[in-house]
Amino acid sequence: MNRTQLFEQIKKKSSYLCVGLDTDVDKIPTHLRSAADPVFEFNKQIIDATIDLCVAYKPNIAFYEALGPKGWESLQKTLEYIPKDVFTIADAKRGDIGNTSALYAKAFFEHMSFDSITVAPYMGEDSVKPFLKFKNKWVILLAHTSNPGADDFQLLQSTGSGKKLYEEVILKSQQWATPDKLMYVVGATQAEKIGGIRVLAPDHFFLVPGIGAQGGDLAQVSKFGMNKQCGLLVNSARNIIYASSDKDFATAAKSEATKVRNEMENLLNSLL
Ligand SMILES: O=c1ccn([C@@H]2O[C@H](COP(=O)(O)O)[C@@H](O)[C@H]2O)c(=O)[nH]1
Repeated sequence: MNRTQLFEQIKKKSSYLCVGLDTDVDKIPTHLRSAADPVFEFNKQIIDATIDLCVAYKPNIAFYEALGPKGWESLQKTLEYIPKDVFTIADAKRGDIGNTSALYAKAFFEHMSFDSITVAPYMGEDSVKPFLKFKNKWVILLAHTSNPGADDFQLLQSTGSGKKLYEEVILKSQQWATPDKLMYVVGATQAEKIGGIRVLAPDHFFLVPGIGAQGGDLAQVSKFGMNKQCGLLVNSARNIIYASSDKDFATAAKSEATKVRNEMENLLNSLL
């Protein structure tokens, strides 16, 4: 999916919600556990319940990898079930020496047909570039993450430029790709930093995890992070997909996603 198509979806649905498919077998309602593929069955019902409310789905690959070959099968089936006009993110946080990254890219972009993959920038240009070679596929580079440990390395200041490591990541990586292929992960938990990041990357989309279960504030994130084309995909996983642990889980997920989407509609109207 290209940038224009993504923005069209945001306008059409008045939403920049990304639903995180972090499907934990231990949290799947008991009545689904006897299904042939409980993970896929759960995801299918979550997708059916939220498809009109979001513009992206982000399966976190760890939840599928942890189940071995069956998990990969559930992931593939889930990806095939998601309509093609909805953006898909493999939250895999990959990145390695060039020939290895090329194979990660092949796995997620060719074998599976994800629109994008999250990539760790730590190993530098040659580790990121293989992911950028695919037409209409996106790299979502970790910049300033939402977790407490983000400060350990990402805030380190370069003695030369005086910039923080996450700022260097954002500035340097803009030499590798245009905003048509490159997004940044920016956590919602330190919303006040997002304004500064927007100055460094005015045209790029940000994938923003950390609202809901991690306590980030959607209004703050949007105020500081939105650009003229919205420029935001805000992710919520646990708060939506585990809104209920019972038979009504899909209805409860829809109701949570509706709340977020309605707030997004208001924010789009007031900020764009
Ligand atoms: O900085 C980051 C990068 C990735 N994540 C991922 O997003 C979701 C958040 O899930 P919630 O349940 O909405 O908290 C999860 O897959 C993380 O691995 C992140 O949280 N922060």
